[in-house]
Amino acid sequence: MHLLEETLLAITGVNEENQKNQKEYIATLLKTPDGLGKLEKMNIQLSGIEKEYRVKKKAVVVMAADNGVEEEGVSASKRVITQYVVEAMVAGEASISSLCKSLGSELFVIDLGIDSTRVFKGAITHKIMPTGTYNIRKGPAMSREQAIEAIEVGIDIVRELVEKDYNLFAVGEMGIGNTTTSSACLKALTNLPLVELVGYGSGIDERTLGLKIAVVEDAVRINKPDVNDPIDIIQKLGGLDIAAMTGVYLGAARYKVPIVLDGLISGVSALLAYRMNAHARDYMIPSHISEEPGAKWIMEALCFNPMLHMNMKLGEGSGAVLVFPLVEAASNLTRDIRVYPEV
Ligand SMILES: Cc1cc2ncn([C@H]3O[C@H](COP(=O)(O)O)[C@@H](O)[C@H]3O)c2cc1C
Ligand SMILES: O=C(O)c1cccnc1
Repeated sequence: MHLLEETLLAITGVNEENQKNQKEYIATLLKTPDGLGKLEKMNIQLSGIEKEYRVKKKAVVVMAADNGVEEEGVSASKRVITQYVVEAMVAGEASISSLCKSLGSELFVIDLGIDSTRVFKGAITHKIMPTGTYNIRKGPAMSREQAIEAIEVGIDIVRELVEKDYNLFAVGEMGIGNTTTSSACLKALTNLPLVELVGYGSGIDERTLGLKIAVVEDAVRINKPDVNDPIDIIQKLGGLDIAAMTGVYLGAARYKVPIVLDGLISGVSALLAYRMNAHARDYMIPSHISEEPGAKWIMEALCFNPMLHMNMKLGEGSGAVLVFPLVEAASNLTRDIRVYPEV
């Protein structure tokens, strides 16, 4: 059996009995009812994932790959920027590296198809397409086999890291053009009007936004994805990064560890994972709301209420990692707070 198939069968929901007991216990603590709001909800969620959950090691997993659709001029940046940023990430000099350093997280960067023959020292190489995906305006991004292979890379990295005691994950990406691929996937997933889903990405102007909308429209029309088959959506409209991040969410659910969502692209992968197995959502924690318009609809579709409003629009996992201290605080609540005395 394929690793993906096996994983989808192995995913189960969280322990509802533990959650019920935890909820009752929180109600006995010396504080106002629901006084700690979302922290209490998170504490209950974590207790369903693992009875005495405590953060051990934290990992941000960044999936990096180039996107064929970049040749349509949909990004403010050239495709070579993918390699420059990945190089900075592994050197500890990218935005996500700085945030990981501040927040005590390890960063793992995976090259699934950066358009370069270079080996990025410090990154994990899992090249599925050596120059990145094909242009989705002209046909499918990749084959179904390649989509599955990329998803399985994501599942596998979680397995490897869980074996090394990592038990809090965030997932991010790097790949010029990936706000176009993720908007196309989101169109297939939601069928909302494109003006609600396509945004300025890494900083395009108004005229390019019009082109980007037309490209997404063409990509969906030409590829005709089966909207009920997330793998078909990924294969035709996605990127290798989107596929691999979907696998990370599935892996987190399979190995029962919490995983924090980031912005638009990471959110699209979360929605794809949820559509493959609804229990995957039980292990997800929202973080911030990206400025990309599609992010709002992802949160709606997943019934998530993000915690942070930071005006961020970067990706890389930069919004997700900011929530790690909140997860740690939430996990410790019932260990530390005194119960209400009899009065
Ligand atoms: C220097 C730089 C660093 C980045 N870090 C993340 N992204 C983000 O921007 C890209 C998506 O935007 P678009 O679809 O418009 O190309 C992705 O690589 C995403 O990770 C960056 C983009 C740039 C330019
Ligand atoms: O929300 C995101 O993930 C995002 C937004 C802009 C550029 N890159 C990523």
